[in-house]
Amino acid sequence: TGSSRPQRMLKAVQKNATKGDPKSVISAIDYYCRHKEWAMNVGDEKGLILDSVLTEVNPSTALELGTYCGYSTVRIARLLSPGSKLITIEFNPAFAAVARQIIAYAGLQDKVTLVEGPSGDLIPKMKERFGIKSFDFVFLDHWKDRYVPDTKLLEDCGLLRKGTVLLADNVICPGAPEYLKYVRNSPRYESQYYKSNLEYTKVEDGLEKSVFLG
Ligand SMILES: Nc1ncnc2c1ncn2CCOCCNC(=O)c1cc(-c2ccc(F)cc2)cc(O)c1O
Ligand SMILES: [Mg+2]
Repeated sequence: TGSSRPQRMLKAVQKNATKGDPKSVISAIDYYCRHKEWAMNVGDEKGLILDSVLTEVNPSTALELGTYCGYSTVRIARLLSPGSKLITIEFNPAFAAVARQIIAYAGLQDKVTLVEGPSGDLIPKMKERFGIKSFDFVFLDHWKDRYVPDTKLLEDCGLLRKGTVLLADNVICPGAPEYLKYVRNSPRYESQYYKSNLEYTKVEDGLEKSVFLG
């Protein structure tokens, strides 16, 4: 059988990026997805918003739901201070296999723990397995109908603290309407919408930043 889109993306990174240089890995993926074949990375435009929120939060512990090929994992991990950790959860083993190689190519494997499995099963195990007290930052980019149940699960497992920042991708396209209702109507969150575009297109999309108030 032929290669998959993630495998072709990995080939493009190995061909066009410099080992150990996260910026070149990000550029190689963006070039490939803009000019060769589209893929569901957060992308360069929404990526700049992700970068600015991350720089503002400067998290010691960060969680990503939905690794895919590791593009946003690399974007996040490259900005983490020494000693900070990023845990990323991916459901699809084929995606996870490519992501591990892209994260390693960027030289960021020591900052990232990639865990395979459904977020709903793994979130309750975060404390015992990884010694996490709470997360400073959460990037939601997995199944859009999992955003609400997993946010509630993070609350119930005591994994959010006063000031934890949640940043959700795709709140317009494909859309996460229940999530927007949840965080915008809850007294426990202070939310802000960052208007942007769906990766590599002119279609509207955006990121929702929500601060947990405790
Ligand atoms: N740990 C976990 N637990 C449960 N489930 C999990 C999981 N880890 C992964 N999954 C499975 C879902 O992973 C991929 C989720 N992402 C998207 O679906 C996505 C889709 C588009 C898109 C597609 C087509 C269009 F036309 C327009 C837009 C754009 C995006 O930016 C997207 O992020
Ligand atoms: Mg996305």
